[in-house]
Amino acid sequence: MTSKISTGEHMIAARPSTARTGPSILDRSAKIQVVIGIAILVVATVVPSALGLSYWIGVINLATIYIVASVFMGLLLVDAGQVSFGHGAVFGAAAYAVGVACGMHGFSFPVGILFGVAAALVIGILFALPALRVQWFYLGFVTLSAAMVFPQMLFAFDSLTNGLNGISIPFTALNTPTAIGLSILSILSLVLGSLAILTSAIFPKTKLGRRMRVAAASPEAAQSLGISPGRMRFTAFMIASFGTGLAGVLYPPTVGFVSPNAFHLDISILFFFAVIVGGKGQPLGTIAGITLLYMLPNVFLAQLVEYRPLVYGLVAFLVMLLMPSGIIGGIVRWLTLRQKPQAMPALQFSQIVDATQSAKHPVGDIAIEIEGLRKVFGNVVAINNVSMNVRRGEIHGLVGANGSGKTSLLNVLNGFTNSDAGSVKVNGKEITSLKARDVAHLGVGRTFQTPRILEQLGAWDNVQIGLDAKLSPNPTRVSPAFVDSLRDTLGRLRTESIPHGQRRLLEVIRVILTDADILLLDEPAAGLSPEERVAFAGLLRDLRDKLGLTIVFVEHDLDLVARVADRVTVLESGAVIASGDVASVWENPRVKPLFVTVRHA
Ligand SMILES: Nc1ncnc2c1ncn2[C@@H]1O[C@H](COP(=O)(O)OP(=O)(O)OP(=O)(O)O)[C@@H](O)[C@H]1O
Repeated sequence: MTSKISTGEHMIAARPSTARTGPSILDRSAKIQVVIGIAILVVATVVPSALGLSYWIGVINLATIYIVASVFMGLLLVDAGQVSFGHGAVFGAAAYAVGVACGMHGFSFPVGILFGVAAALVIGILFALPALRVQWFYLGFVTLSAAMVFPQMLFAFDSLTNGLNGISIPFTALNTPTAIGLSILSILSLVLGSLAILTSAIFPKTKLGRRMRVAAASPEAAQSLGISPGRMRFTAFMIASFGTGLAGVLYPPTVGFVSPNAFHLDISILFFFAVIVGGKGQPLGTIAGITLLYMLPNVFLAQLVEYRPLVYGLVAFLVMLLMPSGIIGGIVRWLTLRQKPQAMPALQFSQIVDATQSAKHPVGDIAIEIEGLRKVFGNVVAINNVSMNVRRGEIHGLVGANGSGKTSLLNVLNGFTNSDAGSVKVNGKEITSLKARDVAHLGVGRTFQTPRILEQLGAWDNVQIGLDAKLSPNPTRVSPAFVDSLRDTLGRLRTESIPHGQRRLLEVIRVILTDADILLLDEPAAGLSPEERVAFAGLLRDLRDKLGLTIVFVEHDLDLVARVADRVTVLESGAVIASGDVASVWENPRVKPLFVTVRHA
């Protein structure tokens, strides 16, 4: 059944609304993986306990807590984009804190848990601080050093840690079999493992998870949505350390002993490669990774003790060679590619703006006031003493030949670039010293020359991050029916399959959803067909007339500019050579020759 929506100008057919139910938080693949993953953990825990196989009970408990640590390693690596080779130190710190508290000072296990998690968080903070400054392999090296130093520290502080002798703690009560042979420890490991698998599936679908992925994939896009990438990284380290700490505190009761040798670099490498080999971002990935990298060499091939590192390396090498997206990632990819790809239907521009909305702002105020702005890159003067203003509720075209400074100007307007001189006021507030995310909070939205539709997020998530960044609790200004229809359509699409032109439009829709009053659009119509351009001009007019938005748009298509702009500013070599209503600027003799160049740019 389809419904008719009146947009004022058109009657268009919309898909049936999914507003009441909405799409499920997990996609089908994630749901299946969670069910299989938890079922594997339950069977692997219950069967050895029921049969009284004490060796296997210990092996499974240990593998389960390694899975938990790897899940949180995955959160750090996949959701937050942080390369940490020191995750074993976080795990070890939690384990050792329990060992010292319970084994040397006689505290109860619940108190030991508190010490363990606190120790993990302290190491997490130590990792998070460099992560605020350095990224990727630089951060990898910092955390790698921490992982190498950690066992040395345990030796160095032997009066506190018992040094080489380690700490023996039997934790008999926790290991005593109860119903169907399950010990409290096995139940704790199983519950923690199941929660970790569930977390790995749900976290990317939460608002925090989406914001973390945006910050990791495109710090500029994140800042333009008011997100602080540094804060996201810090939060990721804290969450990962908390989860890993919970896994680490179960290590001493599982093994009955802690010693520095248990927390060498290889445990960090195990957690890292378990994520890569199993499949980044796949809920079942860490189970597959730990099975291949821990269970196979250490348990199934235990007799070939001297060949274990070789098996370890060989498995990792072969999986990476044959399945670059990891075992589970490879299987999911293979199954997805077998399905018929869904094409993205054309977006109906006339549907986007809620027809019931009316302009909120008086036209005529100044929204953006620029005075004597200058920006220099080395020898290049990108912005040369620019003074101009943008009235509230107007569509302002910014044109000029390639390299004339249009994008540089937008970058200063939304806080990406600090100017060298001059002032910019947005709604009367000086913004030249503000960060991009603070400018975003003032209601300035931004799209990019290369649209930031991120493959790290699902197709719908790429739009939803606009709703996440909403500045006010008011209902969205985009037609709810359109949002529902878009969610329905994008929910079934892979992000890679969205065509280039539609990506730009999705980015525009995303920024409208943030409630921004001022939109800075960088070549939003590039790649659109002539018909789409006409419709897009209608959308810009709707945004102005029905929502009262102020729009500054950079555009090479001068026909589009003429069709839609109230006023236009022309830049040449960073300087304003004409500004005013379209007709007068078009007739300006300094501008006319430039337009021939721009038309052919
Ligand atoms: N980060 C940077 N470092 C060095 N030079 C830069 C930087 N950003 C811009 N420039 C230079 O500043 C000048 C203006 O560039 P800008 O991208 O603002 O021009 P534009 O009008 O947006 O061009 P186009 O239409 O091709 O996008 C160019 O000479 C460019 O090379």
